[in-house]
Amino acid sequence: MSGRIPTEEIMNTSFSSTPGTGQPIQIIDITEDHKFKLNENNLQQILSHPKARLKKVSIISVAGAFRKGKSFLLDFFLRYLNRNGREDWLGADDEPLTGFHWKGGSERDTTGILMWSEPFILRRNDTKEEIAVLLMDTQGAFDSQSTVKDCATVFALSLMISSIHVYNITQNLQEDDLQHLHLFTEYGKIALEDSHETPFQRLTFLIRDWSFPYEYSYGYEGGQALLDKRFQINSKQHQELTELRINLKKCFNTLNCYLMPHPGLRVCTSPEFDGKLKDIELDFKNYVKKFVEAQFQPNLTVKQINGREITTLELFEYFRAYCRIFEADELPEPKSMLLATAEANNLAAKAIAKEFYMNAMEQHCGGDRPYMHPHHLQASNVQIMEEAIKKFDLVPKMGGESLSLKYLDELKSEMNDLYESYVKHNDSKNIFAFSRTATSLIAVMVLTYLMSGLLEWFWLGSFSFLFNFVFWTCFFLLGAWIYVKYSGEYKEIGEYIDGLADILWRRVYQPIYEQFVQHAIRAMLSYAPIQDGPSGSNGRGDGKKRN
Ligand SMILES: Nc1nc2c(ncn2[C@@H]2O[C@H](COP(=O)(O)OP(=O)(O)OP(=O)(O)O)[C@@H](O)[C@H]2O)c(=O)[nH]1
Ligand SMILES: [Mg+2]
Repeated sequence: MSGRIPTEEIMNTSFSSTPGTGQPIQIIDITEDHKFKLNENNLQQILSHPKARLKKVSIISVAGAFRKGKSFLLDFFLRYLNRNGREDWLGADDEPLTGFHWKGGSERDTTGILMWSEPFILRRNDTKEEIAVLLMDTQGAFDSQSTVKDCATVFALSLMISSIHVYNITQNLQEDDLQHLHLFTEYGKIALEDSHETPFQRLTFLIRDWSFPYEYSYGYEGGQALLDKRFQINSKQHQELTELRINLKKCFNTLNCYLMPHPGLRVCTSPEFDGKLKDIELDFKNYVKKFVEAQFQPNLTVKQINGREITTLELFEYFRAYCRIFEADELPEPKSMLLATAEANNLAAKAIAKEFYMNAMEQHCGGDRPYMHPHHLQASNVQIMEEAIKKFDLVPKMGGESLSLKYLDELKSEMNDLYESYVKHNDSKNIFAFSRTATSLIAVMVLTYLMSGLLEWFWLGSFSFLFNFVFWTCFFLLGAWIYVKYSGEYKEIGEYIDGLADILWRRVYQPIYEQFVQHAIRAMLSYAPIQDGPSGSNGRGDGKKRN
């Protein structure tokens, strides 16, 4: 079921992050031979950031043709997030715009896909839940060095991964802009059949340098009117175009359009322009402010897959799965995109269950926990494993039961492997238990030896036979135990002797020891001398003898 939050319940988004210093980090490289390489370490570093670990995510990406101000726009998002969305977040007039690298000129700048190193933590007002917001910059399409497949892949990856996809376009919304979305509508169609959940969240056509405000006004209102016009269906239209429009609407929770004014000539023609607000037209500043704010108000758009809001942990699996299928020489078929999503869906469920298992086991028998009796450890393992499997089952999964069974088996076998290492770790903590067998047996030997000597002394030698028998039994048991530990053979005999010593320890020595210590403490408390400190206190509060 969808964990979507009803919009009417959501008030304003509130911030809990402190402005920090991040940097753009390359997460996908495109090699010279046009291969896509996911930089897992960099991605992991961002997603496992202590602030964002296991939090749900909202990912904003900007994609479109090259040299159209995508990185420039993302730097306004950064300003907003770094300044906690306060009223004057746009900044001073003479402040250069920094963050994701942007530049003027005609040659492409951004390559591959980059993400801001620091996730921003924003809080939803209704549930008070903290959400990790991530910003993603992409390589521009249609530059002279990229193949058609490179461009389509960058666009596809950013759309599949993000919860808010800003499709950066200049001047007008044309038919070819819609055609680029054909692959996703095809994917969306089969994903919808499989899961009945809307596959994508928000797609915003951002039209830069809009020059016809007298026809359609700037901002969302004019944008919506333009979008309605472009999405009109009529009988003369080719069926393909009609289907594209119908399917596009079905595939996104929100499909909207924003018309942005021109930023002024200094912005696009001056080589000295460094992003200072004073060089930007007032209209652009006002509308960029409204646009950025609108992405976080009135609610955050959390990334959903298969109707479920996903966490940073799950996002990693989706990233990996999508990169794997887009690595091939051809663009993947919508069907294999769905299979990749279903596999990542199962992998994410497995990751959630495994994370739960490891956390729970750490709490029971982790590094800072004392030694646990093997029976107790096994019982805890069975219970925690059952709960982990329930967690796996609870995640709605695509791809049917047979696919999910495969991942469930993998989960079980990985948990079993982990359990073995927990057992070993637990055993290694048991130095005391290791020496306990020897201590217990030697103590019995000393005791029986003394007793038999004492009986001889009192002319009761015939009874000393009994103690001699126990003495020699313990002697042989100790010998056998040392042999087993030294040689590693006959482990069962060793375990049997350990078990006997354990019973002896718990039933005889431990109670005696505890009694003795308790008596000793009580005796010390009763007879401790009263100290006359400066305040007359003996450190026990009343300075009197305790009963
Ligand atoms: N005309 C126009 N230019 C803009 C706008 N926003 C930014 N620019 C300018 O566009 C140029 C390119 O900006 P970038 O942000 O580097 O563009 P990009 O789309 O990231 O370019 P690539 O990384 O090469 O794909 C800069 O000189 C900006 O000043 C806009 O809305 N309209
Ligand atoms: Mg760029």
